[in-house]
Amino acid sequence: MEKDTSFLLTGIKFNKKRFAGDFSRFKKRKQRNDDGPVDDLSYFKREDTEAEKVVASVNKKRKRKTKAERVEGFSVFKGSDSVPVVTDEGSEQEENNQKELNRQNERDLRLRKKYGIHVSGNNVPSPLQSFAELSTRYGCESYLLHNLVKLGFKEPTPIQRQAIPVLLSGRECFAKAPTGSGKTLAFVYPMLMKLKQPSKDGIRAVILCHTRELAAQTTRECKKMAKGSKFRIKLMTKELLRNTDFTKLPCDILISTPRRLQLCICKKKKKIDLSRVEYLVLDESDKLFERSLLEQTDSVVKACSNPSIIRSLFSATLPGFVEDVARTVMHDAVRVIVGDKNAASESIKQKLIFAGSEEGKLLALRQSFAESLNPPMLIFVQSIERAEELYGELKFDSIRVGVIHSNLSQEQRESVIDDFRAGKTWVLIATDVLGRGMDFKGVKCVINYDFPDCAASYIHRIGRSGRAGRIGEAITFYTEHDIPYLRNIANVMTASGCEVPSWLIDMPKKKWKKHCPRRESISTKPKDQEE
Ligand SMILES: Nc1ncnc2c1ncn2[C@@H]1O[C@H](COP(=O)(O)OP(=O)(O)OP(=O)(O)O)[C@@H](O)[C@H]1O
Repeated sequence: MEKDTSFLLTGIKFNKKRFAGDFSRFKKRKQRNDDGPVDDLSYFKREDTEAEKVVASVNKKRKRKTKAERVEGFSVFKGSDSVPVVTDEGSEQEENNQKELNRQNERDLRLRKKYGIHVSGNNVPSPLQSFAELSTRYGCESYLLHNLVKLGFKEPTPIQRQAIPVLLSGRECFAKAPTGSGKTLAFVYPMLMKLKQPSKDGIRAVILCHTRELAAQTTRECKKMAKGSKFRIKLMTKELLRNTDFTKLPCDILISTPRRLQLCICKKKKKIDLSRVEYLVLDESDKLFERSLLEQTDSVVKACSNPSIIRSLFSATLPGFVEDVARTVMHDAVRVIVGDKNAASESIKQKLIFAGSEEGKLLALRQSFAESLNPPMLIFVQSIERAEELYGELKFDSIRVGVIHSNLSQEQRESVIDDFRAGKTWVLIATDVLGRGMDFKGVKCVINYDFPDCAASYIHRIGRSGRAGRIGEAITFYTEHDIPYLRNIANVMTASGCEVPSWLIDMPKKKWKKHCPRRESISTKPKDQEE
């Protein structure tokens, strides 16, 4: 790490040149639209109107006007949905355009309200009514629409409706949307659309993920979405890190953890050049900004020094400190929030179970398996040691159990994940290493064997079930140790639309800072037989 102060914490001066490119990009876009829509559009609901074309042209003017007026600095909270008045007295055309613009704004508001989308920022682009608009409004390549069809996606999710147009219009974005609501596509699609085609100019896009597992999953998803193109999409693996001359790496899109990318940046020879990166995504951004990853994330953000870069932050939780960091780093960003800020996904049924003691938890778990085992299932514990202990207890029960934590080798971790995805493992015991971002499609139930250490961790853990609108179930065991923090979970439950008993709501609030109490070891052996 270089000696100068943290980039993320001090902010950056931006080169105004970045705006000069906008007009020419608009021109190119228009030409692409003239090529006509792609064959796939009939698959999507098409709701474009002539009026929207007028609006697009007004927006174009409006955009030019406001860009010229804009001052340097982060202005996410300024002027929310306000529309600058375009006055040109005597011009009937302008007046009609203004009326159409107002109608469009009303349509945008209605659409946002319908999908629970809240935005702040200057001149926020209209949300998508359908995927068809990717072609009609933005001239999306037909292979990308074919890929949506192949993936079976018919309608954009709320976050996709709003974040995609924001990013396509060249704006930086920080977004919060529930777990399992398609944030990956919301940042990958505009990235593929903006990069247009492969180039030999070096790395043009970087996606940072907090774990190797998530980086591997995002690489796979990205490749699926880019199928049919020649983009070179690379995952930063241990081998790549060790054996690559990064000055010669053929790569358009690089996906990595901050740690590995920082090592490439700090290499003495053949180090990586990120100065041409046009597009940087910080997925699970609040995690990336936590103390343990901040320095590494910081060096990556700093190394991506292209003044025209578009950065975006995505997560299912957006604490105040992330907004503060975003304020220092991003320029004229749009903030997109889907749903309630402190809520979990509404498709998850959440339950709290008082287990009394550690022994009580194991009994309750076995009892619930005996009543109904509904695999695949994830069980979260608070430490590596406890993950191994619980695995030791359950491995002889006939429930095909696996365990994953950060003390396993990369190969072991990959094999555990593969077995779980393939259905060879029914119940996977995990530490928080799997708590965020992982998309195991069929997970029906998550058990918090150990109470989570903070509200964000609760929201992400239980969000491994109930993905893409499916129904999920989350059971959280608590003991005497955890009672002071129950109220915090109750708040999340209420915000997510779950029924919560009134005694829970009446409990006093307690500031929840990394609640990780010492717990008795997980064992059914009598105490005198323990080693
Ligand atoms: N438009 C869509 N229609 C249907 N399914 C979709 C759509 N977009 C994404 N999905 C699916 O939804 C699931 C969840 O997507 P994704 O992993 O991107 O969620 P996420 O919001 O990033 O969740 P998390 O916060 O847990 O990381 C994936 O299986 C993905 O394939």
